Amino acid sequence: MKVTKFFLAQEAMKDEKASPAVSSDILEFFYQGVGLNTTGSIYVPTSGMTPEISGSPTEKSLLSWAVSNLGMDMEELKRSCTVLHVVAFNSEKKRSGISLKKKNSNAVHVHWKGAAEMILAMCSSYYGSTGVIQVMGEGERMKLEEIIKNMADQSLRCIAFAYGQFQEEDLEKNDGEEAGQKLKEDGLTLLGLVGLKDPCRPGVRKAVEACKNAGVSIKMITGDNIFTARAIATECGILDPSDPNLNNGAVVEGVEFRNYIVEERMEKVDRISVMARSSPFDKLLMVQCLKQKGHVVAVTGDGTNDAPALKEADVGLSMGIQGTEVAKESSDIVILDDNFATVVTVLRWGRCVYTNIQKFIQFQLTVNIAALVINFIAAASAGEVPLTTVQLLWVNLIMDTLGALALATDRPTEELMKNPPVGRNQPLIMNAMWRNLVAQSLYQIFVLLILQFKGNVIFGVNADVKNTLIFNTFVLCQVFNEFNARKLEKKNVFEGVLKNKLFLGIIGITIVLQVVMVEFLKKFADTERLNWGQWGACIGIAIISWPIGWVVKCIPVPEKQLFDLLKRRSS
Ligand SMILES: Nc1ncnc2c1ncn2[C@@H]1O[C@H](COP(=O)(O)OP(=O)(O)OP(=O)(O)O)[C@@H](O)[C@H]1O
Ligand SMILES: [Ca+2]
Repeated sequence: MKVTKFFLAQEAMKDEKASPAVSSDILEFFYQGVGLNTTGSIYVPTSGMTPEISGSPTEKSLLSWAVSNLGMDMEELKRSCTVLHVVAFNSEKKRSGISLKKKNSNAVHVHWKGAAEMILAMCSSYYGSTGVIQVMGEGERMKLEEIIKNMADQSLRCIAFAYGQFQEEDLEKNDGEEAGQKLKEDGLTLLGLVGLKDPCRPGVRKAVEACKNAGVSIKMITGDNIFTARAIATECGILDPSDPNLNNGAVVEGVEFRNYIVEERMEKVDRISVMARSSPFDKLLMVQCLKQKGHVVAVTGDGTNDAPALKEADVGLSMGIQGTEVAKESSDIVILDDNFATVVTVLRWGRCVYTNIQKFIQFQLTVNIAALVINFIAAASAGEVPLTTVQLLWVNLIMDTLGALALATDRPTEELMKNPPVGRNQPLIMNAMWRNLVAQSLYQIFVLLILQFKGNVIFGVNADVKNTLIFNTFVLCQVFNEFNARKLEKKNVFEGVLKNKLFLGIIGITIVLQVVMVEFLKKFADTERLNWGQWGACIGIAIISWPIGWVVKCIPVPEKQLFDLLKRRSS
């Protein structure tokens, strides 16, 4: 953030410096108003070196402007004044104030600085550059408001300084309170205005667009005034100037939003893209309202005033460098590099993990349904099961451990960022997954039951070899189906498979172990050796799960959830 505009009354100062005509009194008031009414600090390591300035971005930029453009000497200033009372900046009022006394003088100086239109409302006069106080008539006030609006339209944050000088006795008389306990809030004199530029950081525009493409709607909630907010939102792509909705509730002020009746707020909240001049409560209210409507809400923030909203949101993301401790404590994720673009990374990986879990579940259910049905039918009809305990344990081992590893290591794809987000009430197992897994299980059950009952005849082998054929076919079906599980909806299941070395490795290991089980572990696994022809048959049967997977994905599934449809029908 940087000061890029400086106005003394209605007069723009060149290069944000006070012109030589400006009286030294006014300059001194500025020193006090910037240098003492602040939460930032200046540290000069040794005289002559560039000072180190710390504080919030706004404070930092104001202090460095006062030092470099107005020639403020912080040491000197602190020596000459005693601060009596401080009103800290808060997000509700958007201003901070102090009262101070100069050494050897009884006059109490009151300084306010804050959001320009709010400070302007406290003033009834203004300083001309020569140091003469002039009354602020309606005309002057309107001109000043115009200046503020112009700055805001250029996406500048506008801060005003107000000043008042009182005698200690006056203050006591007027307010009945001790001088300095309460700062005068009206009848002040406007010192000047500055405009601070906080340029849209590189990458933000792209990140906003990526979020929008991913079906995430972005809302900007800021303490800035409505014109600044609108200009910044347009700059970073949150508002689209060609959008016909732009003047139809896309931009609101915090007070307006706060004062809607509940139904009105619920109805309008979706259309809002920018909320300006918002208080911490407005931010919270927005999150609550969106959650009530069933949206999943993520909030990013850095300040203490964002903490309630960060806490309330489903996902709170705070900034690691600029963020306050309170914000970080209230959030779920801390973005270490303070970069909004990281939100897109979070989104992409979140979606990747979610789909990987879905893939694994679909794969697991297929294995389990098939094994269960075959063993049950065989046991019920013939009194013995084709898959022995050791074999089932082996299946579990390769399918749970290795299968999970293979499917969970798929990296995020671009596709993920083109789909709409998963809703709060959407079930983990989508209709498409049911379709895939039912088709695959049915196929496996079908061929394995044929092998169970007709295997001896077809292959001309004894019962032991037949059981090994069933076991081998079953495992190979899972191996091939693991490829199918890589994509839930896309037909090309091999896309990017060569890049996922771990997946290929696991498939390789599974196949090697299976060969060992069948060919060499007769005692342990109750298997019989198979000849080339029988291996070919097993592979041939198993590989059919690929075309089946492809064909099944051509069948459209209803958008509505299966269980909703069933419920509706039965009621
Ligand atoms: N240190 C400050 N002193 C005086 N006024 C300030 C200061 N910081 C901000 N303001 C005023 O308050 C407004 C911002 O208020 P607030 O901090 O509640 O909003 P915010 O959205 O959290 O802003 P930020 O962009 O700083 O995070 C600014 O537009 C500015 O006018
Ligand atoms: Ca903030």
